[in-house]
Amino acid sequence: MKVIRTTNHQEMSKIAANIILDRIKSSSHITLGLATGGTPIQTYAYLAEDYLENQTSYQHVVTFNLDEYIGLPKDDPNSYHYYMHQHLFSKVNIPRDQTFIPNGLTEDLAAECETYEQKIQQYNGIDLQLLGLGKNGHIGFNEPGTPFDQHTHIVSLTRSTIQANARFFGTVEEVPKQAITMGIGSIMESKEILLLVSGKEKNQALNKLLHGRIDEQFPASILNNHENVTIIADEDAIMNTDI
Ligand SMILES: O=P(O)(O)OC[C@H]1O[C@](O)(CO)[C@@H](O)[C@@H]1O
Repeated sequence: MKVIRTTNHQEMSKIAANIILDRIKSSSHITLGLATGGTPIQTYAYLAEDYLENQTSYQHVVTFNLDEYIGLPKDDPNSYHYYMHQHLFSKVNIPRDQTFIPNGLTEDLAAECETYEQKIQQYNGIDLQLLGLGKNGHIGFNEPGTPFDQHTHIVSLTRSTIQANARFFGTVEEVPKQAITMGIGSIMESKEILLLVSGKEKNQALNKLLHGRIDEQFPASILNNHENVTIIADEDAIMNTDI
């Protein structure tokens, strides 16, 4: 894995945005895998800024989001549908029918998982997958213990993830307990992966990713087996790691 060390969150986000823009501009058709959470917000802001300044076109871009909570309506401010609209889709010229996010409100969740995975295949897989890193090593919503070969599936969120994400909700009780997520198998099939890691609270997780063993109890560890991963990490996240 290649590691790009940055001085702060802004620089990490700028470099990530520039890599995404480079891939968008250098292809006639591209499928992006997108992440949510706090980490990529500034990256999306830079993409929006670039669109205002340079009108980089997203007409040829297709996106698949990693995950969505089960039970939140699309217009709930904490849903990832809302998040993506707010931070990116409403800011660039991407055709809305080229943006895919799991539907966490459907009655047949198992069918939704299967269809989502098939749709990714129809677009020949993900060209560039953006990822954040959970404190417990989760990627997407793949919690510790998730089999490495699993594709899109339903997960029960761990206490640690619910607590970490409670900052976006009013109370811990309001955080949904389940989600649909692309699996680690789906993520590993991406042609290129960009992992963003920012802040002191990710320090231990980054250390474990870089120096620990590959273990289903630490989902991100599998990225060591992917041949095209770039980690962009800021100083706080890198502190005390042996890079
Ligand atoms: O960027 P954050 O908010 O620290 O979250 C890290 C990861 O956790 C998730 O928010 C899921 O809990 C992912 O979407 C994200 O990549």
